[in-house]
Amino acid sequence: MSDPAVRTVNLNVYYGKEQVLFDVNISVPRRGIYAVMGPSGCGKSTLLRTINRLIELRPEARVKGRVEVNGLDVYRDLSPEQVARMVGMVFQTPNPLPHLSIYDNVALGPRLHGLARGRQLDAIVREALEQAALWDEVKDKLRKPATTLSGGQQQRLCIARALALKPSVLLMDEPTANLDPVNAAKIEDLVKSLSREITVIIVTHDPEQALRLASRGALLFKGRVVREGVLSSVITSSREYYDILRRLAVETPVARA
Ligand SMILES: Nc1ncnc2c1ncn2[C@@H]1O[C@H](COP(=O)(O)OP(=O)(O)OP(=O)(O)O)[C@@H](O)[C@H]1O
Repeated sequence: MSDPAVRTVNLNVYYGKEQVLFDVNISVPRRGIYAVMGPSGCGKSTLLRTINRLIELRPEARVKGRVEVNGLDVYRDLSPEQVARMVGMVFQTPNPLPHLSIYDNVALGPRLHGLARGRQLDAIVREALEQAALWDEVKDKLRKPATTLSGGQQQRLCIARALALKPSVLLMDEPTANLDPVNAAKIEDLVKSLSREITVIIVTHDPEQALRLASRGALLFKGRVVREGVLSSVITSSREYYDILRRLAVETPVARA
């Protein structure tokens, strides 16, 4: 693939002596939604955290191989701050900073990076909340604590917080796992509309969600990519997904470093 948004080359990740990713090679095109699938513990979150260097917060973690974002090696060509600006992240559990207001949660990134103040910052906050489909619900209570929002609204606030830095890539680690179906559907619609402008990599346990959203993806099993590429070459139905996992569970011995 020419000019991917994200590419990993022979990526190996270890926690202490335990290897959890083995020669992972994925290519994620610009814009669109890329699904990272696989059973619990196969390394999906580790892969996301390796892309944005969050893995470095774990002193026992070691990364070998290459991760590129927009053609730049994130470990050699970029500082952690530059990576944080280019690659946003949203987690499974909505995690707004509870002591900060709705406004201050979204303004946090631009302030930390010294990007804007005053009216300029107001405009960035508004745009991010609009992009996250939350502006109309919060415009009259921007100074209220983020914790006054519902779970679904808090997750959209976290998306707005990530968008405020205008990332070109958004990593989403099971962003709907803790939401009811109505709020989950809102997040899915939002992800679809965001993916017209930015690249979204979404980790999901749910093959139906991958089939609804993604055009490409990877299936991981015990730290290895077993299928990768256009979604129809990875899975075509949830039944096929579970069949593949069942077969792999029988065939694959426990991977050892
Ligand atoms: N800090 C750590 N130290 C040692 N092992 C770890 C650490 N964090 C994760 N692991 C192990 O690494 C493997 C991959 O974990 P990871 O969280 O990336 O998987 P996952 O596919 O995202 O799982 P889930 O779907 O349950 O969130 C698992 O075996 C996990 O137990």
